[in-house]
Amino acid sequence: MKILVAGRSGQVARSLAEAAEGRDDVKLVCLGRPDLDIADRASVDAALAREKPDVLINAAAYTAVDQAEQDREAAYAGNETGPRHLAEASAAQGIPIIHISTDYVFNGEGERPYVESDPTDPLGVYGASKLAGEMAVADANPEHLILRTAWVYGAYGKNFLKTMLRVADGRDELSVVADQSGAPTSSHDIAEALLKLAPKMKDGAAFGTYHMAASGEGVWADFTQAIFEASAEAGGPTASVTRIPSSDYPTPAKRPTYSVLNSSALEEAFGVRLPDWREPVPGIVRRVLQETD
Ligand SMILES: NC(=O)C1=CN([C@@H]2O[C@H](COP(=O)(O)OP(=O)(O)OC[C@H]3O[C@@H](n4cnc5c(N)ncnc54)[C@H](OP(=O)(O)O)[C@@H]3O)[C@@H](O)[C@H]2O)C=CC1
Ligand SMILES: Cc1cn([C@H]2C[C@H](O)[C@@H](COP(=O)(O)OP(=O)(O)O[C@H]3O[C@@H](C)C(=O)[C@@H](O)[C@H]3O)O2)c(=O)[nH]c1=O
Repeated sequence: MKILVAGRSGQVARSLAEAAEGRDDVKLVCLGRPDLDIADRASVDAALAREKPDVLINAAAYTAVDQAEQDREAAYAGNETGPRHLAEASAAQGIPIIHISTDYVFNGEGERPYVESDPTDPLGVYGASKLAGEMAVADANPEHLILRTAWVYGAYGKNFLKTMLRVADGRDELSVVADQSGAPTSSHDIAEALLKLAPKMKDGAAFGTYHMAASGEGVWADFTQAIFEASAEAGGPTASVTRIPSSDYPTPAKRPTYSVLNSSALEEAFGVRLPDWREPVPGIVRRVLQETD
């Protein structure tokens, strides 16, 4: 089957390209700017007409959470207008769409893992623009999967794991928030899951919105400690982690205190489940230490 991926240089897009490499059952084409600008409808129409995929995956987004607070227009262009264009254009050509969204659509006041039917209430512009994108996709193309994931990191692009390894190089101590809970999710596990889901996007599929994050939960400080344990084992940089409240790490955008996602509906509908968040950490740390991106 042929899959068109909107986005080329991001974490998930590059992980998808890697996961599809050498597979003869999947032809995957990743298009990013300037060849495909999802905020430009004509560019989207042209890419779909040219590529004629069986499934469209949207891995493009505006992901700068703090910058979004002052860059509202760009955030909505990437996260609402772009997804709407993709969904309208794919619907017009009878192509199902898989769109990726975020745990930041919730306000974080929950006390048990969020299910899909829980009310959304984003705290910042990034989350609000992603929620607007979810609505646009659901309205425009009935054959959609909207997958909310969380705390994405991997070997490619910019992410928290890479930041921690970089900052630890030359520092003995790092202060990291210990009162925001979630599940760090590997972009490589997301890519493998997307390749399992894409062939299931057929007539009668259980289209809709699902959570798709790693199992288990932790706080950013736990994630940092897991990164440094793995790094120490691999001979990489490490630092001691001071656990701090969010109030000691002020940021322009407020993050949800609790954004753990219950991903069991996806498993029930499609048989896809991501591993515990701790599992992929050592392998990705080793890759990052070995590779220059
Ligand atoms: N990162 C995370 O922690 C999380 C991400 N998500 C969601 O997962 C998805 C993938 O995220 P991730 O891979 O981390 O994102 P990245 O920030 O790594 O990559 C996003 C990509 O989108 C591209 N892009 C932005 N605007 C456009 C546009 N108008 N046209 C074409 N391409 C565009 C960027 O291109 P360029 O390089 O040109 O700027 C970039 O390559 C997104 O929907 C995101 O919201 C969900 C939860 C957590
Ligand atoms: C770098 C750093 C961050 N932090 C805190 C800030 C913040 O509260 C938390 C997370 O840091 P970041 O700002 O890197 O992560 P953030 O950009 O909030 O990550 C989010 O990105 C978007 C795209 C999503 O969709 C979310 O699921 C989530 O992954 O860690 C520290 O406590 N110490 C540090 O040294």
